[in-house]
Amino acid sequence: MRLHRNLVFTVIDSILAIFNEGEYADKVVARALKKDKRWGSSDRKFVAETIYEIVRWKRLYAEIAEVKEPYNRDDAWRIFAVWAVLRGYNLPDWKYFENTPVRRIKGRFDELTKTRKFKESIPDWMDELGVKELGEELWTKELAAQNQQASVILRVNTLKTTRDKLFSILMDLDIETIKPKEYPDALILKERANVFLTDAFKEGLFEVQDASSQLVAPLLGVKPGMRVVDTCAGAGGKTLHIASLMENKGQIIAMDIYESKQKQLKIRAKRNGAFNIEYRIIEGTKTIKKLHEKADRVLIDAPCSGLGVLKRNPDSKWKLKPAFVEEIKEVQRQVLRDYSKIVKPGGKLVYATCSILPSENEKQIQHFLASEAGKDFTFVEDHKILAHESGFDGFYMALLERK
Ligand SMILES: C[S@@+](CC[C@H](N)C(=O)[O-])C[C@H]1O[C@@H](n2cnc3c(N)ncnc32)[C@H](O)[C@@H]1O
Repeated sequence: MRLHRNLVFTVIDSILAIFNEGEYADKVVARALKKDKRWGSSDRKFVAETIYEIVRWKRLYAEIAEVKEPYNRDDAWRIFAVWAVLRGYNLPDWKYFENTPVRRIKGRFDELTKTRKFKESIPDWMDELGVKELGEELWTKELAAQNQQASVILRVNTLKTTRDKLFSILMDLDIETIKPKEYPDALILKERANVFLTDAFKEGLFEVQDASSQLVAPLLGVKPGMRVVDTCAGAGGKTLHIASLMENKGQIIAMDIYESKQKQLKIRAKRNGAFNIEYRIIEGTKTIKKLHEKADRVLIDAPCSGLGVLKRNPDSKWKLKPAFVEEIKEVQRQVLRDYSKIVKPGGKLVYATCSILPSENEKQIQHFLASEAGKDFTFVEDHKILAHESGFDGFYMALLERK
């Protein structure tokens, strides 16, 4: 295994942008991959995976490298050297690697990985929160699973194709997939590939969506002809799934507080051939009041800490702050209280998060059911999905029915 100078330089620039400038890892990786058109797939893989690995293991590597934030360029090289040594690379004779203490790096790794917060590379507050909420045993297992690389999972757009047909189309492109039994619309890539470049994607035959997330729309029990309100639709991963389950019949109202996200949803809906979606930006209580008791089904895919999807967004470990987690819980209480009023008597509501914290999940549902707004609802079922049990993202979803 050889290290290539221009690839490593790109990694160094990228990790400095993520750690020091607060840029999002996915945006930085996307920019890095555009840097040199001559890079082949293994070069691109090296750049993307190395950046993500260094982001994922930042605390452990920085501790081994004995560097403190904000990192200067030399610090970034020392962190990179730790990564390279632990991955088994023979360091080339570049000036940046002069005096790299290879044996000491390995020794410190063995020592530090006896402690969970270093082993799993996580801030103290997050580790304490995880233990408090899930207990030592479950949190230790979950954290280890959240540090694995996430698989690429597709959701077949059944408005345009079937899973078997898409499976064959991708096979012809040498993209091998697996059809998981419990997730009827999902295809799991055997190896990572840039599926966004395929004609199948451009023609709207699939979207990229984790398997756990694909359980949310079916739980809502939508049928063609219904009126469904997706209150926190964002860029519409679940809206599009709902549209395909409704076979384009009936009405979906997709709402969010951000217009930028809705713009992305409009582009995706066009590509998907989903025509029964109406778009609304939530500008105040009026938008919601107009819809009181008007919907057969309401989805509240609430904003959350994202602690169930750390393997997809490892930089959240460093960007997330305890105060944000507290604030978002208040938003969750508000959206449950306000948006539940949209459900018709006899209609259904799904509350979902991509968090694994009971305080954002079942505790919010318990709080809602005990409140004035919740007294009209009965609890039907909920699903607490942990990454170490399912192999996919951590998620929560609860189904309630309005009396
Ligand atoms: C978990 S994300 C939604 C993901 C999306 N449903 C999907 O499947 O792709 C939560 C969304 O809630 C939106 N949001 C935050 N506060 C909100 C509020 N008070 N009312 C409605 N939406 C809100 C955010 O902009 C974000 O798009």
